[in-house]
Amino acid sequence: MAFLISICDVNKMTSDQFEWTFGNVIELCTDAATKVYSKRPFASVLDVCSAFHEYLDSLTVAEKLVILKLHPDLAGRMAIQGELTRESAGEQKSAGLNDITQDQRDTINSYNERYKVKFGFPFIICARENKVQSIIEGLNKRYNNTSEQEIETGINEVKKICKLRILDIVKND
Ligand SMILES: NC(=O)N[C@H]1NC(=O)NC1=O
Repeated sequence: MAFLISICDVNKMTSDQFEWTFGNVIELCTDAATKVYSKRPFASVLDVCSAFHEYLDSLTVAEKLVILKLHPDLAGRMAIQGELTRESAGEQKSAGLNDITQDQRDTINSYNERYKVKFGFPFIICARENKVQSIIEGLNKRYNNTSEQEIETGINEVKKICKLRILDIVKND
């Protein structure tokens, strides 16, 4: 995003403006923005990030599973059909997932399926902090974890994605 807003502007927003602006910093989870709005005023952009992270930490395991399931697969059907959110599309592109070989796509898709069969939610990784190879390695390695470990790791990745999305909206000064 070219134009970043100031923390003062954030603190002056109505709840509708806040939900519209921050409604997808956690993928498809406007409830987060609704809850975080009540934490105003924020001292800085990092304070906004902390409020969203605290929202995630406050959730029950069942609620965390709902959040994880709202995420699209990396390099999956939705990506091919152009059905991703603007944010997710940009992140997948930045990891190089728009420019993979058919072999790489087949590998990612089969690892994604295997992961979903084991855990019941999609494999989540902060695409902007990774490239195709590290995503494939992560898919392979994290498959061996327990469900508890993967719920925690998945939510930690959602926190990284969330922070980068907020930094695309609010000036860091
Ligand atoms: N599955 C998955 O990790 N999806 C997410 N990762 C990311 O950086 N953006 C997403 O939508």
